[in-house]
Amino acid sequence: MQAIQLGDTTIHFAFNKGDKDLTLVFINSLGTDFRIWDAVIDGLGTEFGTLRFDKRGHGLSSLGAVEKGSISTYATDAMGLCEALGLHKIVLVGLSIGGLISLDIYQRYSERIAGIVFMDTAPKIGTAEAWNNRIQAISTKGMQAVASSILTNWFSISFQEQQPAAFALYQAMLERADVLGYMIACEAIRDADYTETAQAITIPVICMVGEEDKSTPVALVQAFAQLMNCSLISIPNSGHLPCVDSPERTTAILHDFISAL
Ligand SMILES: O=C(O)CC1=CCC(=O)O1
Repeated sequence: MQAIQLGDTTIHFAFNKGDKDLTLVFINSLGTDFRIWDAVIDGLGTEFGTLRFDKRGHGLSSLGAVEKGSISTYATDAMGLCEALGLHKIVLVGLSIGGLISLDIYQRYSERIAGIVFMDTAPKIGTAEAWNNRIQAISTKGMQAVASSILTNWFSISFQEQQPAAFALYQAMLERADVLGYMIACEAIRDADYTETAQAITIPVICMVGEEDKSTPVALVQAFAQLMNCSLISIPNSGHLPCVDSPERTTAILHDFISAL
């Protein structure tokens, strides 16, 4: 188990050094820990380095002293971790809130980033009203009050029908999420709008989205891709987490992208 103290937080991570001097840095979605990338990591092999981590207040990482959610705090943590590991050629893979964090990293550390894979994300996700409603529901009733409806957005119909045991484990992951850590992340998403940053991107990027994603639907991600003038890769039989629903396809897309850099 790998961990590091970064200021006020202890971050749980998994780093595999690659044969080549380029590292994929995976940045998770809301309410998940870095196990969501397991199958993709297995598929990628050892050619490139990989870094996964639990953002603060998620998985085994502590929340630290934050009182208000901010995407920049997560971005600073991610780059602090990269710095501590001596990673200087980085490709970000940002899933959902991970895409917002990637945009914040690009805004402040563009010289360190060789490319970004935006996965089921957008520069602005959801409305303030929806996030406030979710925060309110969780603060009064806990994670179980929201888990079922969120989970059906995370996974394709076929995953839900054909992999009930795996689905149950992801339900446990979400229901056991730290309430405060989760609410702080909801606040951070609510208050984020990186549209201007996205418009100004000049490094290689791709967008991908699960065709059955109901959290950041195809039309939203399509508009994001158009903003950046990049192509959108849509993945059949996949919801909000293509790395879980369709790991082989996700691995192939990542491999093609980084091989061409
Ligand atoms: O869990 C969800 O509702 C989907 C989601 C939105 C932002 C994020 O990171 O996940």
